[in-house]
Amino acid sequence: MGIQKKHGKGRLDKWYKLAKEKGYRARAAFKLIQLNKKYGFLEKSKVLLDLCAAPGSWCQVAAETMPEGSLIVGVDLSPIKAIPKCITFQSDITTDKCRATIRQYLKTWKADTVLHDGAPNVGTAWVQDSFNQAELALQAMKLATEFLVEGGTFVTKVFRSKDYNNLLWVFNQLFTKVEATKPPSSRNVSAEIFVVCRGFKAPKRIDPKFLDPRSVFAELSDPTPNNEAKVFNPEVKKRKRDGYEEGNYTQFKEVPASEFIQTTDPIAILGSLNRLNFEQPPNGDVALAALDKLPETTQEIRNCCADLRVLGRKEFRSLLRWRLKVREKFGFATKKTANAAAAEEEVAEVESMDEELKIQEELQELSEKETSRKKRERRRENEKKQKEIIRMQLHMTAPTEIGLEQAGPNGEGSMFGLKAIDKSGAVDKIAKGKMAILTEADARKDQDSGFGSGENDEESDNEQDRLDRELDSLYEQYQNRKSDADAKFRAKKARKEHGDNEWEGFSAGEHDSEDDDELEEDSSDESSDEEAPSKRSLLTNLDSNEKKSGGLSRRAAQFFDQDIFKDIGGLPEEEDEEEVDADLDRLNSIIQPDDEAESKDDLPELAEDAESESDDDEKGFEVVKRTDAEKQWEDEAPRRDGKLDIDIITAEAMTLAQQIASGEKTTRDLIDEGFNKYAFKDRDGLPEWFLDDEKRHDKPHRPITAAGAAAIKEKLRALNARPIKKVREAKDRKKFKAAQRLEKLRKKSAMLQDEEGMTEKEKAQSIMKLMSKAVKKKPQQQVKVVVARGGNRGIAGRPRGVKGKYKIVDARLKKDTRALKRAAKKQK
Ligand SMILES: C[S@@+](CC[C@H](N)C(=O)[O-])C[C@H]1O[C@@H](n2cnc3c(N)ncnc32)[C@H](O)[C@@H]1O
Repeated sequence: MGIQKKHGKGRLDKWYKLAKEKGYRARAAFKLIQLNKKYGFLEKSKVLLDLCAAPGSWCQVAAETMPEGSLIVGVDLSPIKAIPKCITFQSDITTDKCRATIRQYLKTWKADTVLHDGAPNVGTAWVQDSFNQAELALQAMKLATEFLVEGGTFVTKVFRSKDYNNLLWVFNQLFTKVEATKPPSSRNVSAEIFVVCRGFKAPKRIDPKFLDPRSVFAELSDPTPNNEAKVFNPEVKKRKRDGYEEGNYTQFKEVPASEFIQTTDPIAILGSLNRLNFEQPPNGDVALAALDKLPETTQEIRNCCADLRVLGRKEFRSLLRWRLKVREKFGFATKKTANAAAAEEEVAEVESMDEELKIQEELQELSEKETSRKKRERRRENEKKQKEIIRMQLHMTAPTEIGLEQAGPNGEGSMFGLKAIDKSGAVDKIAKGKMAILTEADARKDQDSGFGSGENDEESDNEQDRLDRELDSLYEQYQNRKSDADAKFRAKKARKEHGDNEWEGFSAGEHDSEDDDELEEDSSDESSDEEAPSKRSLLTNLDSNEKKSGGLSRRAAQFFDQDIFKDIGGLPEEEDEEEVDADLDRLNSIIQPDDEAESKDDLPELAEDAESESDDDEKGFEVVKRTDAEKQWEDEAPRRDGKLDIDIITAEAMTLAQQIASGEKTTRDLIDEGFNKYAFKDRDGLPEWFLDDEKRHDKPHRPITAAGAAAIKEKLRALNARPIKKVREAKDRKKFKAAQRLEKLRKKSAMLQDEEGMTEKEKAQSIMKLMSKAVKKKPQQQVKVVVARGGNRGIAGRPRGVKGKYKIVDARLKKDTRALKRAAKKQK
């Protein structure tokens, strides 16, 4: 890659190259070409005036585009090399001489188009330096008004400065259409813009103010600069979007420090100047000399005065204080006698400024602190939410966290805050979260008994309840989301629901009735249940469907709720119960075939559904709840065909089976083991999410033996050895092909049978032939091994002289394999 030359502003761009190629004197030619393409004024013009035309590329374009025999006059401060079909001369467009020369060339004609692409030659020795671009454009327009025909076009370049709008305003007074545009060839970095003014109104008399730069730009120019802003808030740097300050060519401004002391507008000095100096003028300045010697004029003050542009609020304040002190010393205050009112006013004003400065500062500090605090909080919250989302996506979020983090202690601003919904439709959710009900009931009891009736307690209880309810409903949402996404989970949930219904047979009733009582109490106190659904307009209660479904998933239940299934009766519930009982009996007999003496009550896990609690009490046994593994085991066993399909697939189960089979463990041992911490877990009042979480992690660990593990391993190996789907498919394909061949054979032999010219023997022989041909297996082609050496080394295709299947082998590999074999033999 060649090294690129650096050029100022990257001038040598594609327009530059194009201009060179086409023979234009400047890349600016393309600006006119593009402007003309858009507005098409050149083709319509017969007389054109090009102001500031050097080096002449616009004249070149005009000469090319305008009709034959057109008059093109170009003028510039710089000399312009002669251009065919163009008259050019050197002059300053702001002078009368220039106007006279133009008149000379145009004679009585009027220009159809006046172009102006002038830019002041800043930095040269020309007097025109003082004219800024806007003024130059105004001068150009002045000439245009003199020479343009009615309806003519004036195209001018302007820079986006504060005078830009003033200029546009003037253009709009004199032309019917004024449009500002930036042709593509104009560099983006350049502030230049082209204004195309069409339809010159050619008024008989133009107000001279329109064409006087002083009135045009002074009238609408910016009022006094905002020095207060610079001094009070110097840290906030205002970007200059309106170009450079016009007429402000002196960048560095300084005044004697004494002037700052004497002035009535110290802010203006601090805001607009660069330095306060202590240098004595040639004739000497007593005030300045005194100021220089004052002890108040510390080194720090001097440093501050040395560069006002770098000062902050603090430094400005110290300068203002210093000024006040010096003024007092200088006796400006005693001037009151001579100029009392004015001095007082002035001093007062300055003092108030100082005070104001302080107050403003404090206010600003406070507001800054407040905004930064808010920002911090917002950022923290966003980060938290972001983390939560990521964790949820990674399935890392425990339901506890969802609730706590999302709702937070206040829960108001939380993304999934259910406060609003909760207010209206939380009845069902409360029913699910038993803890909430209990807490409410407890709270009521406490209130009645006079305990905890303080407002704070009540509030915190309510808050607690609300949090619990929100947690419950969030957990439910989480489960729904999971079940929507995960079919396995759906199936498991459906199974669980089915199981729960069975288990809750008698206890569920109790709960229900309890809950009902609770709700009845509620209804008498607060609102009736009937009102709840209307309030719950936002929530569709899908749970009721689940209850109806009898173990089906919600979707399945909704599907079977359709009218067409109405008349189809399912299995009557009683039948189900009977069947369950029968299954239980069978199970009992299988598990304890020779120990019939032991009653059903001896197996608490099996008896719990059949017997009521009171019965158990009578017989002196306590009912032990089934563990989840046992429940699952029961659920998975298909019972309808009367056979129990017990498949031992875990090492734990295999160990247990082996122990039972070898007599290592008896039924009594199993029963004894059943009385463990898992059997007597108090689950009442615990929220569902907690129970689910416990279920997942707090499981009994059953011991496994090496023999049990080995047996399971063996079983799995056998399972894996069974033909997999693809093998089965291949076999089926083979069978299908054989059947096809057979069919073909059958058809052929049928045809032979019908053949009239053949004897029966011949027919039989031909059929036998066909059959033996069909049965005959094609001899397997031998694979020829070709060693990649000599001519065969590194060849890509088939080796020469080899037919049929072949395999190219590496000589080295062959040798290595042989060597390995030899070594293995030796070791033996
Ligand atoms: C960008 S150049 C014009 C390029 C020209 N349009 C072309 O196509 O070649 C700007 C010109 O404005 C001229 N100019 C600036 N002030 C002027 C003035 N007061 N009178 C005449 N020409 C002026 C400069 O001499 C300079 O040549």
